[in-house]
Amino acid sequence: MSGPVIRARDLRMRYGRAEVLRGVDLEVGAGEVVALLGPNGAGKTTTIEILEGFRRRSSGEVTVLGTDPGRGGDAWRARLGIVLQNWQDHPRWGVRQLLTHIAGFYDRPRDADELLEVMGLTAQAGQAVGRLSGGQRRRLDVALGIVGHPELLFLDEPTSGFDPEARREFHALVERLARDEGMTVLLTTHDLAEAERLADRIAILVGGTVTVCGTPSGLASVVRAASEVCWLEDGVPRTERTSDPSRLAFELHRRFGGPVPGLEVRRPSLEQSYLDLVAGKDEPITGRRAA
Ligand SMILES: Nc1ncnc2c1ncn2[C@@H]1O[C@H](COP(=O)(O)OP(=O)(O)OP(=O)(O)O)[C@@H](O)[C@H]1O
Repeated sequence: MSGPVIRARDLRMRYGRAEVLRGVDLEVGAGEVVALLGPNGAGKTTTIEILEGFRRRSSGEVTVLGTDPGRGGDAWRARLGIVLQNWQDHPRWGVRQLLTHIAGFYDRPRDADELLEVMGLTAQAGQAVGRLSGGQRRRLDVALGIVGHPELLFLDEPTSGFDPEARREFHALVERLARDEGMTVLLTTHDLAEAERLADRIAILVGGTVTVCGTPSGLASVVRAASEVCWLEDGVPRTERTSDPSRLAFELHRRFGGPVPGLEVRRPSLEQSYLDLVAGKDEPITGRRAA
């Protein structure tokens, strides 16, 4: 298809008197992996549910695979893969039984056993869904989301409850789906490292709008918080926060007439920068775009 796979313009959502989304703009191109980040309650799930057609928006223009999600029919829905948070249905079904059953709704499903193998669930194939561990349950959720060969995959906090190995395998799987199958992926996560690893672009939702959107490296330069420059002055530790640490270091060097005692520059991690960005923000910031 031509044009973006997801396009939202001035998307707004109100629950009663609370306006959760205050004009979200978002575009996701074919084959892109985009991570939606934001603090608890920012509206990530709400946004994803609107895009999936599960929730009616208050206003704004939205198209997903060229269709308004509010009007998407079965054929449109079959092109989406959806991994929700906390899917708790079918506890008595067997793992393979449930996957095969759901696969039956699609025209060209993946092979259930191959998928169980990929998701590391072969040993649990005959087990009841309700007896899986949290991480195994989550892996089954992902398997259910991709069994129908979707063009567009929505992943709402897909790796919560995964152990480090399952997380690594899942990351490799998403990379494979995007690279080899050209699948478009929109995921929400609280894990900045996960977003950096998987996403072509990261969108940060805070104050009801997408405050910053860009490549992980572009984002790092836009969001990067102030560095700390530390040194000793007459034996007393001094610290100054600055966005231009080399300039301050140069000035100190000139002032001291040579090497600065105890000079140290501490650059914040991307995670610290992100936390600084979202801390206490309930009003949208505008005009910030990363490359
Ligand atoms: N059905 C609903 N009725 C009323 N308020 C709701 C409803 N669903 C969500 N909210 C509120 O909307 C806000 C956004 O919720 P949402 O679940 O979209 O945020 P989120 O970014 O996904 O959060 P989290 O990171 O905690 O999953 C929250 O304040 C939440 O309480």
